[in-house]
Amino acid sequence: MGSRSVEDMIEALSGVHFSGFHMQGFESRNIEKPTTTPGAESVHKQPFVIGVAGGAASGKTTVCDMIIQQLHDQRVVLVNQDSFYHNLTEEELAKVHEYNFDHPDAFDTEKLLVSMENLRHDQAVDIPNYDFKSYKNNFFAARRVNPSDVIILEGILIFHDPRVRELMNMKIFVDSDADVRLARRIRRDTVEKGRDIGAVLDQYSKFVKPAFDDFILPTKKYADIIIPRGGDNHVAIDLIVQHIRTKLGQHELCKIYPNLYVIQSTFQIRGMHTLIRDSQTTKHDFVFYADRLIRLVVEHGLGHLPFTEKQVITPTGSVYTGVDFCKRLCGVSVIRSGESMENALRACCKGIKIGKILIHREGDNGQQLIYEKLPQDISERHVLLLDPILGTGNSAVQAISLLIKKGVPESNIIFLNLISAPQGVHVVCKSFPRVKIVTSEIDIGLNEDFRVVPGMGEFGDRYFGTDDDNDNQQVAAPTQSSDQGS
Ligand SMILES: Nc1ncnc2c1ncn2[C@@H]1O[C@H](COP(=O)(O)OP(=O)(O)O)[C@@H](O)[C@H]1O
Ligand SMILES: Nc1ccn([C@@H]2O[C@H](COP(=O)(O)O)[C@@H](O)[C@H]2O)c(=O)n1
Ligand SMILES: [Mg+2]
Repeated sequence: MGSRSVEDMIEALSGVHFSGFHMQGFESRNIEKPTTTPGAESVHKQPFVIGVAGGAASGKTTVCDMIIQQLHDQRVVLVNQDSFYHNLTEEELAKVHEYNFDHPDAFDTEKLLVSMENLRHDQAVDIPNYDFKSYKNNFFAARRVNPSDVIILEGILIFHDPRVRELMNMKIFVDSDADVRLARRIRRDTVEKGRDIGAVLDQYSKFVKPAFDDFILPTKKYADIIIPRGGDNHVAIDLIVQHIRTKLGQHELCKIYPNLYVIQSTFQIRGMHTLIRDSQTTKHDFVFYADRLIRLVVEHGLGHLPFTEKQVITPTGSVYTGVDFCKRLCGVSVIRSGESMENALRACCKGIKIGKILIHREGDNGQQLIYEKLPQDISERHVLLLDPILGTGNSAVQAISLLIKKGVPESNIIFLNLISAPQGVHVVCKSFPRVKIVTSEIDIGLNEDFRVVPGMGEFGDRYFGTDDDNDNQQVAAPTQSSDQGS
């Protein structure tokens, strides 16, 4: 390590201020928002935001309560859109039966956005308590909501404003029949709110039903998940909770970039990484374990390709409904280390075409495209871009830009690598938000030579046996591969 600290170098590279950064354990909650570099985004830990919309009395609150209950080992907070109802003027209060509580203008969305922004930046907020009986939002009896791992935003029109939708990592629409909603509403408004049934029905036909048709139902299309039967649908709620748990267990960067996929770590995967990162590992073992890891990443990447349903007849004469692989695909390896991934791709995709790109590094940041040989019809194919290490992201940007220039849609590119540095992830994900990155581990950062740390050294040299120390390593190395029996 030279005279500059790793923190300094990473700051200089990414414009992000890394405060309390420790080599031993990369804790992204220690990383602060940049104060000097405009436009630079922080690696601040972002909460997982779930939006829950649906008609009034569809079961939104019930579903949220069930999710919160099941996520008992996570810090979860519920923010209700009701808390952002505008307070009524004296005049509106006097004619409250003519007030439309189901119109988007009934809510102070600006205030909701400010509260969400604060929560997302680790600041506690006071959320007013809405009283349905007095029609008042009581700021004095506000509820203190602390920053959490999961924020659930619930309300009839929570998908209406695109700025609010943007905040959400997952959108759920609770879909209950209109008659069920009306029946529940009558019971709730008469029993809990002490309202007169005639007034409830009037409000329903005058405001609630038209607003559902005009403003709420049209937002159903934004939902990632639609839950029929609300809280009765235990299967849907279990699946949602499972998904949230998986997301929370992932690397922090996955919460920021939905196009980043880190394959789930197991002891096998950690073990293989331990071997290929060990400077004493022989070339033979390095290749063996790198190949195993590459195969996993390739298989995972293929899982992101589109597929079509296909039915076949089994030898028992039965119908099996399966899927057909996407056939319009090709690989593109970044010479030289990307070529190490070609065999795994060929082993998974029989006869796949593989193009090549050579990018020459000039100094620290300059990259120059030297050579390209790509399939003629590449623009009609899904492309698996192969490069085992994502460091600064400069050559990845060059390679992806070339593919896009050749007519490949951004969303048709899957970038496969073994190890990524956060800096490279930021650069690629920000420049190409529709390119998917599939990686097996995310490292701490880059050193003064812009090499990934802890990393594994020059991948190409170690894989192809062109590193200087190779002969010595052959002698000194342990023999883990035979211990594994594989
Ligand atoms: N699956 C269900 N079965 C019976 N009653 C339900 C069910 N889900 C919700 N309710 C009741 O219906 C009313 C509305 O449910 P709630 O979850 O508050 O809906 P929302 O938040 O969408 O208005 C509540 O009184 C609740 O107790
Ligand atoms: N003072 C108020 C405010 C709102 N409403 C109704 O509440 C419904 C939204 O709440 P949910 O829990 O059902 O999502 C909405 O339909 C409003 O009409 C009200 O009756 N009185
Ligand atoms: Mg509710």
